[in-house]
Amino acid sequence: MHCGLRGTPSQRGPHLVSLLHVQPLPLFLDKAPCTFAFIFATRARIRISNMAPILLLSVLSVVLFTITVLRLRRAGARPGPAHTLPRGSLGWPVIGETLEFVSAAYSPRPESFMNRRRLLYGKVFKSHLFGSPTIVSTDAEVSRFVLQSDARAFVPSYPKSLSELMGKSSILLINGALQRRVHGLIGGFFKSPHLKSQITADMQSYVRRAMDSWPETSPILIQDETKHILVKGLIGLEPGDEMRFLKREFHEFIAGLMSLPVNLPGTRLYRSLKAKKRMVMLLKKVIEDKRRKRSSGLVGETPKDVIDVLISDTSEELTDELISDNMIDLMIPAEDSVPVLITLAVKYLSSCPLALRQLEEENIELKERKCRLGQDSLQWNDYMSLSFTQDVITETLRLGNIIGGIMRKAVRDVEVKGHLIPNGWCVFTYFRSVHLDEAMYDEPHRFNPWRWKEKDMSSCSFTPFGGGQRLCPGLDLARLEASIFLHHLVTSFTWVADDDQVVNFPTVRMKSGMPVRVTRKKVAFDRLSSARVVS
Ligand code: HEM
Repeated sequence: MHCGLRGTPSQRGPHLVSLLHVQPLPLFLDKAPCTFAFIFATRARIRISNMAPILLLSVLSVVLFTITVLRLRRAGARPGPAHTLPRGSLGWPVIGETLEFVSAAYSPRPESFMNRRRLLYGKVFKSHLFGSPTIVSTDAEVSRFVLQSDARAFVPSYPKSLSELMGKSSILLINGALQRRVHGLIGGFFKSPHLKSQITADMQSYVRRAMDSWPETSPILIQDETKHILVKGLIGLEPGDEMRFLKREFHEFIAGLMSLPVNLPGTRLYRSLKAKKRMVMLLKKVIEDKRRKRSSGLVGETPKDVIDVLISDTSEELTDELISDNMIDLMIPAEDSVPVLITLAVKYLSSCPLALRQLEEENIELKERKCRLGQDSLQWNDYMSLSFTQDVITETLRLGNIIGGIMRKAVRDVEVKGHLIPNGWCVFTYFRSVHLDEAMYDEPHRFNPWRWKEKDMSSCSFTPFGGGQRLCPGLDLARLEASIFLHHLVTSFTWVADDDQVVNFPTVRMKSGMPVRVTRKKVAFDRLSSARVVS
């Protein structure tokens, strides 16, 4: 594979990328809200069959087309002799192919937009999405190259409303040394053996407490029940008023991530920004309390949660503002991506009894073994060593495509595998097409956890957590949390799932939150007699 930056040395090193825990819906609207509204209004008027609007539309189209062409030229759309712009279509002036993309994204097969173009143009093609000329990559090698390149080649590209809500010091938006530092601190926290054991114990007790209160008489919503499990490990808050306040404000905040980028009183974005302000105030208070206790020696130096890790960094770059912004960033995957992962696993298992039985056997076997040893709680490694459970999670990540792809913007002309990605263009590394490619996975739409017995998870055709220096630092934590939930679910309950549907856009989720009716198992684990007792 020939990969390199145009006019510079090749950049293959382990370099950076950035995440989309949400997908880039309103970017187009950010850039041209008025034009968007205008085009629809104009089309409606044509149906009234009046020549004046038709003329107006024609003139407008020519103007828009010219603007687009000029923008593309400015963006460096002309390929140099050795590098060719991938084939494809830029679609309509300004709106490009956004409408086709979005309409496919709302369907059960969002990848159909890509599949049609793959057949016509190949795995890498050009398009115009969300207001930007875009190279779409459904080629695993090209996507890996993009994700491994650093900010000298590509920077994260997010919708304006999302960037505004995240704040400029969010890890999702910062680049270079500061991003590496924050990434390293967060990743390091989730790797420390002491913290791994504490976070496992915290999550375990939260899950048990929650499950103890599940009613058998009415359905529970798995998508809701899987939230809040991680908050203590991130922020250190115990259940109580502050935790309730944070959950409420977070709910208000997250609703704005997919909103129109209009920040006026009463708009969605405005309300979300206000909610974020209130969350930041609470987090700053938590940070101040922690700093005070540390300096007065009331607590030890050993960090107990992610805030502790970030405040113990000695560099002055990690201000309270930056720490609060990043704590809110971490709450998004914790409160959204991981719950969706668990919910999808429950959905897939509900319709695959064979996998459910094997999962149950593996988990009951572990629980019995631990009971015989007199151990009530499991450790991080116990969960992670459940090989079939891990395969179920891996397969859920492949099939569910919680993060369908990642958007970057080229900050210079980049050439990869013979394709030119011009300066100023976006590049959309679309994992979903790779994860559902039958050349890579037999019967790709079938939930088949057994495929992972043989398959290599570390190949570039499996990237649910991205790659490069922005590889998700919470990937093990996500697996751990899913394992803890599934372990307690299958060892304590049987369930019947109501009908529900996966929605893929703007974020992946279950339409009705995945209602299930649970029944407690009549099996108890008697620690003293080391035997399984039917009560
Ligand atoms: C199923 C669950 C999850 C999925 C599918 C997921 C996916 C991803 C992906 C694809 C990226 C790369 C983004 C990019 O290259 O721009 C990423 C980055 C990130 N993830 Fe996750 N993630 C999950 C859970 C978590 C959890 C539990 C945490 C921590 C609490 C977390 C924290 C982060 C952070 C901080 C980044 C940004 C890293 C950086 O830009 O340096 N994620 N995630």
